[in-house]
Amino acid sequence: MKTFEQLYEELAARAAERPEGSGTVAALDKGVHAIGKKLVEEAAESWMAAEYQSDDEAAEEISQLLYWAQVMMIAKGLTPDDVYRHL
Ligand SMILES: N=c1c2ncn([C@@H]3O[C@H](COP(=O)(O)OP(=O)(O)OP(=O)(O)O)[C@@H](O)[C@H]3O)c2ncn1[C@@H]1O[C@H](COP(=O)(O)O)[C@@H](O)[C@H]1O
Repeated sequence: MKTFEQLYEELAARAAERPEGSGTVAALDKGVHAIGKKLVEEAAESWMAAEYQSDDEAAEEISQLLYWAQVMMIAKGLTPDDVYRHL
């Protein structure tokens, strides 16, 4: 289990170190357009799970949505503080 900040640190390290086999590195290499499609896909899956699946399945889809939001943040060079300023 990890927090939003811990996941962000992990993904930022992946982007910097580019380890072999990292899905995050592959996603970053595809760029903002492809990352945006995954973000929208996970948003839709979160909505569908919330309406029609279990609470645990909805939580899992939402975790994937947060992951893709963080991949987009890293692709754009945005930190959690850049986002928190708007909350
Ligand atoms: N938390 C996540 C995470 N959530 C979602 N995803 C990705 O988002 C996809 C969403 O799954 P779906 O079931 O919706 O889609 P799918 O059809 O199975 O996947 P695709 O074929 O569309 O890629 C997953 O296949 C992963 O590619 C994640 N990928 C990685 N992480 C964590 O990110 C960290 C870094 O991962 P790597 O960069 O791969 O080392 C690790 O701690 C991972 O646990």
